[in-house]
Amino acid sequence: MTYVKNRLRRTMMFVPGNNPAMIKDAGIYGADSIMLDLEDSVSLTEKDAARLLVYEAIKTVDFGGAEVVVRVNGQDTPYYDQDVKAMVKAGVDVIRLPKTESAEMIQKLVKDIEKWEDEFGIERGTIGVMAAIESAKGVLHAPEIAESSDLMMGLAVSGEDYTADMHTHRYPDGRELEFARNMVLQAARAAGVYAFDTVFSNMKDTEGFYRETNYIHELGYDGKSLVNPRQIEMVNKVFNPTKEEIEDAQNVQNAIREARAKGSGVISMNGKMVDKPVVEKANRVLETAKASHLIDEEGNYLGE
Ligand SMILES: CC(=O)SCCNC(=O)CCNC(=O)[C@H](O)C(C)(C)COP(=O)(O)OP(=O)(O)OC[C@H]1O[C@@H](n2cnc3c(N)ncnc32)[C@H](O)[C@@H]1OP(=O)(O)O
Ligand SMILES: O=C([O-])CC(=O)C(=O)O
Ligand SMILES: [Mg+2]
Repeated sequence: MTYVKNRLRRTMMFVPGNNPAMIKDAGIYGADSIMLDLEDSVSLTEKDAARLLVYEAIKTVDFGGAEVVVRVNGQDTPYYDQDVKAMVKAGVDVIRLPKTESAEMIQKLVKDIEKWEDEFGIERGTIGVMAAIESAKGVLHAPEIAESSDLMMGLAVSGEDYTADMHTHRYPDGRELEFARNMVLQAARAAGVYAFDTVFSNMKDTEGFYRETNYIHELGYDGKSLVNPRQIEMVNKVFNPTKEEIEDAQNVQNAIREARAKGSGVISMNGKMVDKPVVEKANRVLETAKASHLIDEEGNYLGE
């Protein structure tokens, strides 16, 4: 396995690192990224066993082509060093650092990864890193964190710990996360890295989950951290372009091609102006459609 900078990352599903049954089947649900967790879903008494289990799983389990991410324990814990060492040796794709509050924390992680890569004779640069932003300090430092390393894959907002730090709770309308969501997204976009929204933990509230997913998609997020395989389909539904959106994007590309042939950078399509930013957005829709296998290389629709 090797870290790939650009790929589809709509769904990043947490899997508790101490649960062999969930780990074994995690690849069958079609998540873009599987995030094996050594941190908060694992009790203190199971930290060492979980690390060993996740190490073996990375080496032996078929995750069905999903990217494999491991959330290690934080740098202020006695587990962090052993976690990073074991995950480098196992050949994980990406390490997610929880409770990231500064660029230096990511730079330390990268140095630690390099130290173990050298020790195990692994080529440098084959493991990506990502930062979970879970506190006021982390949010305020998000721009430097996003720029802290060439190996930075993305930033994730972590709403549960963040709302605890902010002396609030999570509420259905999400106002308490507004600043963090916008700040993290701006920081990620400015640095050219991915942005992931936080988990939604009320499995019974499917309407609330849809509303939140739709909202963060409209903001411009790339994907969402998930806690349950039942959430994958909904996120894909929201993030995948519809047949109409795909056709519209193809029409935009055709219209601008025609305009450019006539020496113009702007044209009207069904009463709407088509110019460079509209074309950029259309291109992105078609890239996503291709990556999600909704169209083939020639642009033919493959969906149902
Ligand atoms: C704030 C934070 O840090 S959040 C991140 C840490 N938390 C986690 O990692 C929690 C991950 N999620 C879970 O443990 C579970 O989904 C729970 C506890 C939330 C809900 O559990 P359940 O009610 O049993 O889930 P559900 O009934 O939907 O499970 C259906 C199937 O999916 C499996 N499954 C559920 N969640 C996961 C998961 N995250 N990864 C892999 N498989 C899963 C179950 O094992 C079950 O499989 P089976 O049908 O073969 O028995
Ligand atoms: O990253 C997430 O969304 C889960 C998490 O740790 C948090 O919310 O504190
Ligand atoms: Mg957390």
